[in-house]
Parts: sequence; C-alpha cells; structure tokens
Amino acid sequence: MPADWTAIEQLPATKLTDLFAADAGRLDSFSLDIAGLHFDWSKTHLTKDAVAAFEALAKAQDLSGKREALFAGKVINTTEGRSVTHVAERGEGNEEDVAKAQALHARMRALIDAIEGEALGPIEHILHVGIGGSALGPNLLVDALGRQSGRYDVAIVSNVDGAALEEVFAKFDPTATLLVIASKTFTTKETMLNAESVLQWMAEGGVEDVYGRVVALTADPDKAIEWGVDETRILPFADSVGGRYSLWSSIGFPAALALGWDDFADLLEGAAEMDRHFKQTALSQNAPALAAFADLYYAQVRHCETRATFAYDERLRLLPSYLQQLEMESNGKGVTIDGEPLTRPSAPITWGGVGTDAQHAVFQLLHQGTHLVPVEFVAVIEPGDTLSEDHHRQLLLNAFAQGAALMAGRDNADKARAYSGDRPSSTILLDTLDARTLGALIAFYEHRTFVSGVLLGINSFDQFGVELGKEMAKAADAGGQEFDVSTTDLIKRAFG
Ligand SMILES: O=P(O)(O)OC[C@H]1O[C@](O)(CO)[C@@H](O)[C@@H]1O
Repeated sequence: MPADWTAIEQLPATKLTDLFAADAGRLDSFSLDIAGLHFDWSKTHLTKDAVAAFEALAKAQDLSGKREALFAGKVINTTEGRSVTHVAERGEGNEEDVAKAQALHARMRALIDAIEGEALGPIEHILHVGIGGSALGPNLLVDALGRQSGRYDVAIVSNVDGAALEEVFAKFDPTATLLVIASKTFTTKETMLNAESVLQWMAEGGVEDVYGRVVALTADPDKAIEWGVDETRILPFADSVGGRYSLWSSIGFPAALALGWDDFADLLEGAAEMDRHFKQTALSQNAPALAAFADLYYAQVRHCETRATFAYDERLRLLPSYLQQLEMESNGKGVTIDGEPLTRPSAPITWGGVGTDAQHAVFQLLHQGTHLVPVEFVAVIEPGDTLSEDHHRQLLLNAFAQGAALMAGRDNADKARAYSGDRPSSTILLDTLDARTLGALIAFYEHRTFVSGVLLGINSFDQFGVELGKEMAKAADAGGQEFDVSTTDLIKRAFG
C-alpha cells in the first residue's frame, strides 16, 4: 500500500520569520553539532509537527528496519540482488564485510608503501582514469585536501574527449607517471579508451614496460588481468560497494596516495562517526534524517523541482557535482522498490556552485524568481588560505547574509525591487576542513540520500537509467543500430 503523506501535506505553511517569532528556542531545536560539523535547519520550514509527521512516515516505511539492514549487510539492493556495504569500508558493517574491507585496505596500503619506496621506479605524477563514481569521489577528495600535500601531482580524467587527457599530457612526465585505471566493472568504454591512450603516451614517452606502471581499482580483477594489469597491482573492492559510494574503497587510492595513509584513515573514521550518529540517534536529532525530511518537504509538498548546494569554500568547489551523481543517480527513479510506478515526484534536481561566484550569476533567480529553490550553504570556519583575514571574513559573511536575505526579504513599493522572502536555506558549518570532517560530511550526504530513498519507497542503489544511452552508443559504434531520422542525420554529418 502506498505510504500516507496526508499529515505532511496538511502541514500549515507558516512563514519562516513567524516560526522564529513564535519560538525563542527554534534555533536550538533545529540545529545540532556532530563530528566537527554544525547543522542549522532553523531557516527551513521544518517544525516540530513536521518532524513528527515525518517520523510517522519513517515508521510506516520501516526506516529503522532498513537502516539496520543496511548496516547488517543484508540484500537491500533488491533489483540487483546485492547487499550494500560502503559502511563496512568505514568499519561499521557486519563483521565479515568489515574484515573483507580491512584486508583490501591493507593491500592498498601495502601498494602505497611500495610506490612511496619507489618499487615501481620514481613516481611523481598520478594519472587516474575513471568516470562517474570512479572519478567524482576521488576528485572531490584530492581537490579538497590533497593539492597542498606536496606528495604527488594527481590528475583525474573522466571525459572521453581526448582534450581532457591532452591537457594532462602537456604537464606530466610520462616516465614519472603512474596510470591508475578505476572502473568497478572494468568495461566502461570511456575509461578503457582513456587508459589505452595513456599507455600509448607512456610508450611514446620512453617508458619501456608500460604495464609495469599500471594500477587497477576494480570489483572485477579478472577483467583487469585480461586487460594486462599485473595481479599484484590490482586493488579489488567488493561488488556490494556501489560506484557512487566507492570512494572509501580502493577507488579512493589516488586520494590515499596524495594525502598519505594516516589522512585516508582519518577520512574513514570521520565517516564512521557519522555512521554511528545516523545508526544510534533518534530521528528528531539525527542529521541525515532531518536533512532528508526538509528535502522531502520541499520536493513533495512545496513542489520544488530543484535543490541547490553552494560551497562557500574553494576547496569544496567539486562538492555540487559529486552530489549530483550521489543524489540523482540514487533517487532519480520512476518505480518503487516493488516495481510499481512512483506516484510522487522523485528526487529533486541537484545543482549548485561556489560562493561567492554564484551570487553574481544565479542568485537573482533564488531571491526573486518564481521557482522556490531550497538552498544549502556549506562553509568552513577555519580559512583554507593564508591571505589577509578579510578574504575569509567576506566569504563567510556573504554566505550568512544570503541565508538571512532569502528568509527576510524586503518590501518595496517598486515591485522590481521587492524581495518576497520566506525562501528556505540550511547551513552546514565545518570547524575546519580536514580528512575527518570531510569524511563525516560525505557520509552525512550518503545517509541523507538513503533516508529520502526509503521514505519514497525506492531502491537508491541501482542505476538502470544510465544503461539505454550507453547501449545505443555502443551499437552505433558497431554500426548495428537503426536510429531515427534526426539522429541518423547527425551521425552522417559528423562521420560522413
Ligand atoms: O566504475 P565503472 O564500472 O567504470 O562505472 C562508472 C560509472 O558508470 C555508472 O555505472 C553510470 O554510467 C556509474 O554508476 C558508475 O559510477
């Protein structure tokens, strides 16, 4: 039977400023601190009644049973007949899954030690090829934390457009480069083609044993061996770790190389702290659950079709694109877990950008446009730069002022200059940005996505929607696909 959303749909639409005026304790009720992260949902329309209504929905949808099943390593990805074990990578799954993950981490660490000891020759550059979950997570980690480490130069190339690789070829020395091929399936066309082109570049650049400079990160080691990678340089991960949840596994290898093992271990520990919070805390005090309740309220009741995240920290500039895959590939579904059509909107479109840049580009629509867009600000108290303090002060004050302006609005007799206000935002404020807090932040987003999926009654862990286009491109490449008139014309124009 479809879940009953009536109580949620009938919640009164009280203005944000009135909610604050009516409750002096609102900030305390709708903010919390966990793992070095401060969350503030007080500028959303969440109320105690709304939380209670979502708790009732969570009960009806057996969120606690499903959360237990996730941590117990049960088969919750039913459409693919798999368990979902990214939490085990952080030491929080069942004993057997955790032991397996730890053994694979030990293998990864040993290879990192060997590379640091120059067992593969002197390596300065890491060229990681992968796409989707095999690129977005590691790229976020390296960009946020690894660039300053001075250990290795890491480039992560996902696009099959050769221009992306050529940009890296122009700055890397082929004789000092390690090729890392990241692909869960080890069949993804873009990644395999990129890997071949890197091998060719290395060979032309004077590397004699090019295969001796290749590491594979995959859940299908046999395919990597078949491709030519030496077994000792294959870092497997479990099939039950989904692509977009895989940065904790060997897919995080370039980040572990760039940061060093201790930081990678801190990343896992930060995520584990968030796991424990998610697992043990009542929903009314549970960060991923409260965030998901607000997300669902806006998507389902206020009909918001999008949700935007703005990183007010240059180091987190890749966060919005990472979140796009996590949230849209997980919860952009049209059927329920029972295979019935989903009769409600699925996940909203995730988008965003970097503050303050975005203020001068898209914030016009957020303040005055006809779309209601719930906004999330992510900022860090400790600056990531060493310039005058004024830079960081301006950055943070801008983030805070935007949230205040969205909520308060401003009247003006001239309607073009008026701001309606009552536009929701939430803020995540990190004490500092390091491996531990970033791990906690990413795990928070994963669990938030999970809660939304459970409350919508969908499977957040499959991604069949990406297959059709891939298949048709493959068939077109083999010349075996009959296309419509328009597509046939485009192919003819491009290739004759
Ligand atoms: O790691 P692989 O198998 O190359 O897949 C890459 C990405 O492709 C997808 O399957 C989507 O096309 C993602 O889910 C995955 O992260």
